[in-house]
Amino acid sequence: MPTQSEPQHPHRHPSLTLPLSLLKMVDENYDLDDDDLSSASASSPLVAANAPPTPAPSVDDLKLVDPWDLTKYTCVRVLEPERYSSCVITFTFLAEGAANAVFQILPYAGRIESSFMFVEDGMPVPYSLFLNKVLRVSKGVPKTLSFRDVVRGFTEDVLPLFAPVSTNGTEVSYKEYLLEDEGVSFDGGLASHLHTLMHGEDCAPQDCERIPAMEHRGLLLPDMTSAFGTSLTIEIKPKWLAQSPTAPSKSFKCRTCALQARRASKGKRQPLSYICPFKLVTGNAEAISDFLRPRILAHFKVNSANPVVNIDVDIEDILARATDYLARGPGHGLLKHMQKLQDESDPGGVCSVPKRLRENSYHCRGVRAAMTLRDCSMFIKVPYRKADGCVESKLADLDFKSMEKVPDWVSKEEALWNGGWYTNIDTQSVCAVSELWKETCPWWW
Ligand SMILES: O=P(O)(O)O[C@@H]1[C@@H](OP(=O)(O)O)[C@H](OP(=O)(O)O)[C@H](O)[C@H](OP(=O)(O)O)[C@H]1OP(=O)(O)O
Ligand SMILES: Nc1ncnc2c1ncn2[C@@H]1O[C@H](COP(=O)(O)OP(=O)(O)OP(=O)(O)O)[C@@H](O)[C@H]1O
Repeated sequence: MPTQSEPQHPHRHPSLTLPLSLLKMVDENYDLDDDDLSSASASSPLVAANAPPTPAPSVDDLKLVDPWDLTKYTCVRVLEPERYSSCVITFTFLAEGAANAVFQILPYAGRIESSFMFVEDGMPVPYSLFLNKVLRVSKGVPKTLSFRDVVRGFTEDVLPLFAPVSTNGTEVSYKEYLLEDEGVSFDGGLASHLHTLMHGEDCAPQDCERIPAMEHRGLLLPDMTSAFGTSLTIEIKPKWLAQSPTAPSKSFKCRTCALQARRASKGKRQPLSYICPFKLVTGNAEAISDFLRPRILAHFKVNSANPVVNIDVDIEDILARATDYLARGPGHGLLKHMQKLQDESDPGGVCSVPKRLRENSYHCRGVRAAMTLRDCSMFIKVPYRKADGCVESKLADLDFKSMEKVPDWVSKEEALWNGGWYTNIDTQSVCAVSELWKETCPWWW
């Protein structure tokens, strides 16, 4: 068990701290290796009944276990799927980001080589518990966070930001907007299976060798994808909800719009539709609706060949409910909270961290927290029909930004300054800051 001074995992099982030396033979139906064994307990039915008694773990044994590497489940290959028919699952590749790959979990589909199951304390777990979840695994790309760093950063640095706060005697909590996660460990067999699902069977060996191996741990997260016929999910990145503290005082653009303008000038791909983050956080319903509309139409594949009249749901009603959620409803409250957190965590801005302190993780914690919140995603789930429930949202990709990113952030800010991206007059700008200037000093434009 973790000692009092060790970090606590509310969702990680204490029995997982048992050292490997306690674990014995396992049922021959499971392809378990040392990694898998790390989450089977001595009382498990996977352990042979006639196994010799094992000594209790010593304090030294327990110290060897890194508590941040512990997982609730192990995922193992199943060689006799029919024997565990209520537990067997299979994976399918869903999406990837720069650092992680995401897989959906489906019931077993009849291919032995892709049949797996989750085991907790040595007991197979029914697949019904996992069908609405995804597995997110680090792709092992250099300079990205490992499983343990993600878990540690989330628990120590991100969770406290969403702890209940008391405002005028009322306690408000934003924890409900976070995705609950559970750790899973697995062996190289599943890691390479996931690799193949992502890159395809035909990945040429020399190319495959260049692609780093997936980590042997991952996080189970609620599946936020659209449920066709019932609800749609819109994924957005709220970005910088307050001005960069080191932006020039006479800026005509917010940080996100300044960076977008710089990117556009280099011919980089522009998003499907764009909203200035300040319009998002101030609840500008017209701008929010314009931003959401193409995303909702894309979900229903509305285009000239498939006009809205052919769709059996009220798209305008969906749009109105999603807009209201973000402009005035609970989504607006969440965005305001994130704006406050960004402001409070990083009052001086990335360039204000003296060079000699940039190596010191303690000094950079606030900036890193703010940068994490400035780059997270928000999943907004909108039921097709109002009667089917309320609009809900969750924040995702709250991986605590690493120290190594500090120099990148400084050089991005310097490039915006030096290139005049904050201060150039841009008559086409849709940034809320530019629009305010146009309104108050029209003669400048
Ligand atoms: O530079 P920004 O503000 O555009 O944010 C980067 C993101 O760009 P985008 O959200 O598309 O505008 C960028 O997203 P994409 O890879 O472009 O989807 C990354 O999230 C990047 O973070 P990291 O370097 O992977 O840790 C993000 O970089 P940092 O948050 O580390 O600065
Ligand atoms: N819980 C989830 N449910 C459904 N889809 C998800 C979930 N988590 C992530 N995804 C999808 O997978 C994509 C990549 O995931 P994620 O953002 O976690 O990867 P990343 O490598 O951390 O991203 P980045 O490039 O920002 O670093 C997301 O953009 C999203 O479309």
